[in-house]
Amino acid sequence: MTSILIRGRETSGLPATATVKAPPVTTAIEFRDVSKTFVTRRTSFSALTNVSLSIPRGDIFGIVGYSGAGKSTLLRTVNALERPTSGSVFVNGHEISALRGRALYQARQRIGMIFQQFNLLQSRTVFANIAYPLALAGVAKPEVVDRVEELLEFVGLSDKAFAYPSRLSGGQKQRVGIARALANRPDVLISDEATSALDPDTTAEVLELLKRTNAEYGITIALVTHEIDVVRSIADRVAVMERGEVVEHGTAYRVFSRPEHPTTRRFVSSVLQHVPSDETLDRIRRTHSGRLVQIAIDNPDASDPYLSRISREHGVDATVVFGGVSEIAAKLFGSLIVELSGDDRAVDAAIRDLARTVSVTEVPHG
Ligand SMILES: Nc1ncnc2c1ncn2[C@@H]1O[C@H](COP(=O)(O)OP(=O)(O)OP(=O)(O)O)[C@@H](O)[C@H]1O
Repeated sequence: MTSILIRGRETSGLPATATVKAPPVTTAIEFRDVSKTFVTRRTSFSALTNVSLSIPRGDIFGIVGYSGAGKSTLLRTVNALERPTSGSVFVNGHEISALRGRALYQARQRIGMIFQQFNLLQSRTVFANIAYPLALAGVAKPEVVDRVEELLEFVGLSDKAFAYPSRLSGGQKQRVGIARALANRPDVLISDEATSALDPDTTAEVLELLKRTNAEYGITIALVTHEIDVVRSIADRVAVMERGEVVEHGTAYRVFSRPEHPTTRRFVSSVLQHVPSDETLDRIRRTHSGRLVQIAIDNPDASDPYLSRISREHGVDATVVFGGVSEIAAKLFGSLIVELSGDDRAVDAAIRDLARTVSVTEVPHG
């Protein structure tokens, strides 16, 4: 691991010259023991408590949680719109939370941001909105024109270059927001509820554009959302926040298919109906007299036709009586409830056989 030397570090109380270990080059964003307390005249409120998290380069990383969990506060530390009360935030190896002045300005140019309310300049055309950050960075006019045209084509708005934001749909406004965020060729894009004001079809289009941004430009995307469906459809990895803390994180597939923390389980079960409710389970028990087993579909690559095989080899009838399959990060997962009917010992043998291929649990009749 390399070290970087930071001079004039003002925020942590360390001496003016300190040696801080930089994250590995494979890490785009690292939150290191980040806490944030908002102090008002009467009270102080702890919005983040000791958050440590690494976001790999090239990832699409989702930060989810209920309202007030601290998601936006955490995201806003990435471009130093918010500064940690303690701890550090590294972006591309630079400790952004310690930068000031010109160094901060330059670091921010490598970080694009998109917002729920788009934040476009209403009195300027689409072209001028996208050109704005380039002009601020002092890019020469002919180069600005080329870059804006390239971005308009990338986001599919070449025909709207001279329209004003008020004439655009929500999805088109967010496309302009994305083009503007990409203008200075950032390495990192942060997105704060960028699809929350959009309908489901438009949300899907914008998410598709974000996927393309990640795939074609290799940009790391960190996105905050309370819509678990958004994360489910595009995130490689996910962190779940509650009351200022990260309570669980991992690959999107693992977190959604095998959630460990109660908050994650609550979140997941509200969206993915692959596990029957207690009422449904009661109904299944009443209407099916055979033995019931629950089979987890958590190995999307499994190709063994296990139901027809155990049925044939053990002489039992296997009937699917409930099932739900979802897609996470382009992989399937879910669960089935299967009724096994036949001789009791044959059913026992069939269950033992099934357990060699899939994760299986018997559902007692009550
Ligand atoms: N500038 C501020 N001053 C005081 N409190 C703040 C400030 N910004 C955020 N908070 C508080 O910090 C907590 C976390 O807010 P944050 O916006 O990060 O949560 P969130 O998970 O993004 O939720 P939401 O989706 O509702 O925005 C909230 O209780 C909020 O009221």
